[in-house]
Amino acid sequence: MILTVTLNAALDVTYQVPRLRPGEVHRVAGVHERPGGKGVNVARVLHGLNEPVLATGLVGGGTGAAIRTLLGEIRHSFVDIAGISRRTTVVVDGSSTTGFWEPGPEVSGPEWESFVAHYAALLRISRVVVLSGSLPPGLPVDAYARLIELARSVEVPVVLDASGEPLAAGVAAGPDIVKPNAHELAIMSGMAVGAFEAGAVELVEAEAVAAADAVRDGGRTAVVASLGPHGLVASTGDGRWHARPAAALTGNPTGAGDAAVAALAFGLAYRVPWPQRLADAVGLSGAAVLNPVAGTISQTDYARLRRAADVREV
Ligand SMILES: O=P(O)(O)OC[C@@]1(O)O[C@H](CO)[C@@H](O)[C@@H]1O
Repeated sequence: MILTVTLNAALDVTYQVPRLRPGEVHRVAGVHERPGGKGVNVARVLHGLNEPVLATGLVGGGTGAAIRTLLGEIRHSFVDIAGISRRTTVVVDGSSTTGFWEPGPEVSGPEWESFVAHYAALLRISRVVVLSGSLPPGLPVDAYARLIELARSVEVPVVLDASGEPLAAGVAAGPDIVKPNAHELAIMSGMAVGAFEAGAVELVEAEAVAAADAVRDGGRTAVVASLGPHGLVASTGDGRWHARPAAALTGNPTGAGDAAVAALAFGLAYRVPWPQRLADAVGLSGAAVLNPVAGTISQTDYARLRRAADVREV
């Protein structure tokens, strides 16, 4: 099975309002609650594809209990902490998506050690591990690096999707795939933030591929960067690709990166060739954008967008 790790699990709340106006009172037209945090979203997408998956991480308090309950049929095995799991709130108004991310609960040293022991046991029954999302307060910056080293010591391949210092420390530990977004790719490669977000597609592609190459630096870690409407660029030991959706999509992009990570983890587990793996990622992330609730996809949208994806070796 594929193991997903969410150290800062969240209760994701999506508010739908006709129009978001800062400074005004809003009557909320619709409220959706889902268990979230990036790894949980990855688990939900894989479960929807009938892929055996187990979600683990840290949860606590009433929100932690709600996360467990709302996971429903998705297999999970979280470690309890004394702190209260966070909520993230997304306000969707038809033309924009605005997010409010709580920092998450403080995690103590003994709680972290008990998670590491739990994770080491779960690795024995995992074929791939996905490490995703922010670290809650109290965890060391090298938390992902330690989990990657443990996975590598028992030859379980790793996909890492994080940001900031935990990402940099994690990449140094040599995961099999890292999935930065455009912002993180710019920071890691030393390029200007925003470099891959506007301009002619050829220019975006050339700069993003150069940045992904710089992050890979000839090493073992394949770099697959998500560039929003420009799709994904991949720099791998087997070649480089740019995978794009056939047309720009509008909707809720929250969770689209997680859907792409689900495709990358699946591809790693079954050694799916890169062009097919990237077409899967474009299809799943596009399907996530089209769904108003973060981390949920329609199989019909996925199949259609996957077929239409444009994957080119560069
Ligand atoms: O704070 P993080 O862990 O980086 O991001 C958390 C989060 O906003 O990302 C997901 C969408 O990708 C949401 O389900 C989730 O709550």
